[in-house]
Amino acid sequence: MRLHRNLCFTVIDSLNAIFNDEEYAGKVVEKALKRDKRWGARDRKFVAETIYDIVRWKRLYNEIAGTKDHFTRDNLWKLFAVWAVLKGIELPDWKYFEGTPVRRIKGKFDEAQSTRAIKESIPDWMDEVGVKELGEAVWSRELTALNLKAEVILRVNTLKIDIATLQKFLRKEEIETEKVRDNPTALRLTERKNVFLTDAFKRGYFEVQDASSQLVAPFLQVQPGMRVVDTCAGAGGKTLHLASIMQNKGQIIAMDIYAGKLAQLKKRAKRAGVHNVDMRVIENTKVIKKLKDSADAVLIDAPCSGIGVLKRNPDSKWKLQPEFLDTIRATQAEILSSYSRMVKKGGKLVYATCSILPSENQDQVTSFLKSHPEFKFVEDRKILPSKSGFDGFYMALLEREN
Ligand SMILES: C[S@@+](CC[C@H](N)C(=O)[O-])C[C@H]1O[C@@H](n2cnc3c(N)ncnc32)[C@H](O)[C@@H]1O
Repeated sequence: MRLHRNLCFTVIDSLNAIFNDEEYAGKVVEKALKRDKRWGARDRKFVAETIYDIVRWKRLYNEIAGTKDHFTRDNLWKLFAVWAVLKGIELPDWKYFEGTPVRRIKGKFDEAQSTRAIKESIPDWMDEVGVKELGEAVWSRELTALNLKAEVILRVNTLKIDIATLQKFLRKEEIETEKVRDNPTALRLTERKNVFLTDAFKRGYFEVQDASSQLVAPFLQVQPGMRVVDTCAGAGGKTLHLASIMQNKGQIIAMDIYAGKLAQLKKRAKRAGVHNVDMRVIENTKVIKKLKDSADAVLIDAPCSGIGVLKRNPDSKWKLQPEFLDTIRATQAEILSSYSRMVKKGGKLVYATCSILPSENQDQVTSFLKSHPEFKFVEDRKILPSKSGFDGFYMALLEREN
């Protein structure tokens, strides 16, 4: 592979924005890809993948390059050089690469393999939490899986099209997909492409949603005609899925504490042809009290550490702080206790997170059940990235008995 100057400069500028200006990698990549209209698919792929690779392997490359967490532009070029050498890419004779110690880089990479937190490129505190909660063997396996590149998965919008017809439609737009085992709504892209530019997307035929995330809405066992509350709806990935399972019949009340996220949901719902969703911003507890004992089904897709989706958001390894874990666990417990009041007798409740830590998952459910005897545990699913090949998720189904 030959390195092109303008592409490499874009990578360095983007890393500067992520590491020094605390910008979100996803947003930075989106901006970077708009930088030059003449770039072809290969150039865009290089820019996006290289940025994500260096973000993912920041700690490992930082140790190898000896840059000591100082991300000056010179040091960013050093990280880039480590990336290129480890990929077996020949460095051009640009001033930034002068004196790059190619053999030492390879030697240091071998040395790094003996310390898990460096080898898998995560902060020490996160490694300690993972070992404490999951044990060495499981945590090591999951970390390796979480460092793989995330695939692009689509969810067919069955309100508008069936999966086989969507595949044919996308093929005409030069997007090849394949079905995902045990997941009737999911399609995997065989090659990464910008699916948001397709006609199929504009027509609302699909949403981009990981295969594990697609298991949550069906887990709530909703039926057309029900009253369903999606309490932490965000931009509505799962709300839209619930609507399509309910065939647009009944009522979904989508809530979140951020009006901006619900505004995105509104746009997405329009494109998806979803018209049974009411949106409510949670400004105080009144919204919840009004719906007491009234819902056939409640989904709590709780805010969490996101440790199950590091593959998709590698920069959150560096943004997450140990104190946040304590705060978020308290929020989860509070949300469970407060929002469960909306479930009516005989109604269902799903508590879900995109974390693989028991303290955010089964431990929360166990402690909730202790103080809420009116609910019974039905079943739960712990989806581990190493086993599923997709994001890490947890979901528990509870039922209100009296
Ligand atoms: C995991 S995300 C939801 C993702 C969304 N359900 C989807 O499928 O696209 C968690 C959401 O909870 C929201 N949130 C955080 N604290 C909350 C609270 N106390 N009550 C309700 N929502 C909250 C966040 O704004 C965020 O949108």
